[in-house]
Amino acid sequence: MLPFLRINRHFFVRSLSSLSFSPSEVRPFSKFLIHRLMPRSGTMAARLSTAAGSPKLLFRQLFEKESSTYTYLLADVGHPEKPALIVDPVDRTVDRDLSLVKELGLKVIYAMNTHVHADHITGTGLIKSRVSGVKSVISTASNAKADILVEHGDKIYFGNLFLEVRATPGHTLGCLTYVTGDEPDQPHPRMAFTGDALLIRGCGRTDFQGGSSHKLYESVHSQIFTLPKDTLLYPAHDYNGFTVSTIEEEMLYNPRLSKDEDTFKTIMENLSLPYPKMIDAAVPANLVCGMQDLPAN
Ligand SMILES: N[C@@H](CCC(=O)N[C@@H](CSS)C(=O)NCC(=O)O)C(=O)O
Repeated sequence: MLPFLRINRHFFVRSLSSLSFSPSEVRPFSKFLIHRLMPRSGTMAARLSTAAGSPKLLFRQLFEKESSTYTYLLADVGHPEKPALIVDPVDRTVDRDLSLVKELGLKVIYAMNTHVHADHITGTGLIKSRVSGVKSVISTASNAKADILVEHGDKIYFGNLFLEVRATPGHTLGCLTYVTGDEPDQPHPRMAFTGDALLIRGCGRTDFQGGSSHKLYESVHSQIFTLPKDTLLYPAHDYNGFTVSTIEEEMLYNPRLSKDEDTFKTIMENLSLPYPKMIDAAVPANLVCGMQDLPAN
């Protein structure tokens, strides 16, 4: 059975492995205090060490060509343990991704998904089976099983860097956008990992898995287009060879989301896309974060 942990709301997950403390000692916004990973029972479950020093982002965009999926590797290489996370890994490219992780001397702590994908099987389960201690992360709203279920407003720390969780439903009910932190020691410009909510000059379809063009329009306009205009946009897919965009570019040139909501809805109703070839295998597998054929670790 998977250990269900969740990242505690409103606290920074930044733990000191060498210190002990009680929950009442947790001081949010302290440079050296915690982040608590709490199981549903409410007792302390996991602590990750932190270190003084400046965070330094290592960032890699990795492509899986059969599903045109982007996987993102982020690490704090300013931290002695080089803690890393992987966003939207694909099962077919886990070997490649883990070779890179090994070469770079990174320690993967989280394998995260922006949502329950319908077109490929997540690599999360394989990563967990090959690297001890890795925790799977997905949204509570996805109704999927994972080690850590996150919600809007949570912060996910890796070393002294963090990702902010923004709920961006519409492509699926549980879609998230992960955004790099808004603090002076965090990367500038900010980076938004939008999953399938916002694609470069496009967006995720809204015709299955609880999709709603109304919700997607709201999500993008309230949670993504409100980010600083120079924020770099990294989607989960690109079918046209693009790799990155910015919020400003998409606000101006996105042929769907730069329009008013009624026009957007009409566009989405007329996409006429065939269902993804792998949908029947991918959705059930991704609802358990790729752990369907694997022992939980
Ligand atoms: N042909 C592909 C699936 C293509 C597809 O439907 N992509 C999705 C994201 S993955 S569920 C999508 O939202 N596309 C939006 C668009 O405008 O293309 C396959 O068979 O896997």
